Amino acid sequence: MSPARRIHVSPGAAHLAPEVLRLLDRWLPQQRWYPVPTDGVAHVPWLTVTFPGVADVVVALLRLAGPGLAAGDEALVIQVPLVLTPTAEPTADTADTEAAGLIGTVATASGTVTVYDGGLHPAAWRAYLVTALPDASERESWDEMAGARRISGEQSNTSVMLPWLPLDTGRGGMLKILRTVALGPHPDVVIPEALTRVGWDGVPRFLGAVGLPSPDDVASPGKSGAAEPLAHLAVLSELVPDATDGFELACAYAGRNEDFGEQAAELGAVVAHLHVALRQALGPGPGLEPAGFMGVLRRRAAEAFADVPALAPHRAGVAALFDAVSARLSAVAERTGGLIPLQPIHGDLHLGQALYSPDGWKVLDFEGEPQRPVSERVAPDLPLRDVAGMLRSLDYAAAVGQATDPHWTAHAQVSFLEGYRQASGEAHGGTVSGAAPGAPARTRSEARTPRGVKVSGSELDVATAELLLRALTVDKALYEVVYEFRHRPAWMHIPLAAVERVLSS
Ligand SMILES: Nc1ncnc2c1ncn2[C@@H]1O[C@H](COP(=O)(O)OP(=O)(O)O)[C@@H](O)[C@H]1O
Ligand SMILES: O=P(O)(O)O[C@H]1O[C@H](CO)[C@@H](O[C@H]2O[C@H](CO)[C@@H](O)[C@H](O)[C@H]2O)[C@H](O)[C@H]1O
Repeated sequence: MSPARRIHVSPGAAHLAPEVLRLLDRWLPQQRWYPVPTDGVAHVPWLTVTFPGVADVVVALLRLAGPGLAAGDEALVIQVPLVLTPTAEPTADTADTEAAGLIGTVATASGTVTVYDGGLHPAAWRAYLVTALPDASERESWDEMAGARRISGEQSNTSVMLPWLPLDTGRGGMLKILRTVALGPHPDVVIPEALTRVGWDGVPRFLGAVGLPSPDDVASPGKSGAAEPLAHLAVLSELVPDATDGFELACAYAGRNEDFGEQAAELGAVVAHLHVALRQALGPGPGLEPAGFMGVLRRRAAEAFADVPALAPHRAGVAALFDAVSARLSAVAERTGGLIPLQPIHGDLHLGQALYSPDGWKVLDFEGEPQRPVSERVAPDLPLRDVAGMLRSLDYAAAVGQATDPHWTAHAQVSFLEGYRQASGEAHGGTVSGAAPGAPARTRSEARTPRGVKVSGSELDVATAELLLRALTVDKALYEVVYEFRHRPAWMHIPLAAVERVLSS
């Protein structure tokens, strides 16, 4: 594969007039992907990116500064691609100015500038594309973006569907512009690239990425490129044709009280294969160290309790559950003398990260839980965390889809677990069995099997695996309560009820 094309990086606000920055100060906090509450946040220009031969596209990388936000290298950085034109006259690309993301028109020292959101603008999409695709030079003549459109909805990033992209498979592409830029290689690039390399087809095929050159390259532009980028800005993958969003599909089934068991079992099998492929592609992780593992669980719970007052009644229940897990992990370590192996996992797995297609389920979006620090998101972990994420998501689908059959969720969850268990068994001889935490007793005993349990290669007894799954389900539900509290308060009752259910089961 030939190297991706170079981009130009300048420090600060090069190419951006102060008036443009002031326009952004007003516009940015209104964007869905803006990552922090808005009060008192300043946007400090860090770097500016331009593309060779492309005059009108400028990418501003802005550090967020303000009360409660980290500073310096730790600061949150957002990516704001802009298309700057000297006139408000629509061009062929921008005839529909709303769809093309018009931000505003400002008078600057060098004349009037019309500013568009590059996340919605074909000129910016083209610039990212020719940078990401290794053989882009032959393709520079692409001067139209027929059928290209941004995916709308509750997205943390900006994804653009490119059905016309001329790939060997004839399938088109999906460009994802990462809105929060993290230092270091980005998991949403590294993981799909590694999975594609080992030939796992449960992920949309990785096609290329746009990386920010390393600090050396920034200091001396023109030097040959470093192996690892300072950060990633965008990723290009193959489009999954005729796909349905997994959450929408499950909600529709739930709304009709229709059996989702078959799809859930298939998804369970895909998640088991994902875990095998991740170990193969990226290698196994270290052993679980009980004190460190429990420390992280307890810290996350403490943060959730501090953020959301409605969680207060569950403080003692969560502490008791975590004490039980801690004691069990120490006993397991003592008994077996071995550590439970960790490995790379998805980290934020839910139905909205899975596409149901004629080729089966495809797993997306490997950037981890966006509310967590990157170091935490990329750390090897228990695959059971992904299992817990999907079980929670099936519960969400029942609530949002308004299933009235009281067994809909438990049946889907048990089918998912059974699919996961069977496929893991095929791959490495047995994995988690048992029931979804919080499921009604009848379903729990039906679902439980007497087999030993394997979590990524190490034999665990059923009781330990069930306890870990309960703890990880509570950990996820606490994260969700905070997420809903911040973004969708009307849905906060869904994870809150789950915390209560799992603690009392
Ligand atoms: N390769 C793809 N093929 C088809 N649709 C995709 C593809 N990648 C993403 N999508 C669609 O775009 C949506 C957003 O993608 P995702 O990676 O989850 O972004 P975000 O991090 O912003 O949530 C997905 O829910 C899915 O509907
Ligand atoms: O998809 P993202 O990476 O942006 O993930 C965040 O947003 C998700 C919602 O869009 C959120 O997921 C929660 O709601 C889903 C239903 O909308 C549900 O299926 C998930 O189980 C639930 O966790 C996710 O937690 C958050 O990180």
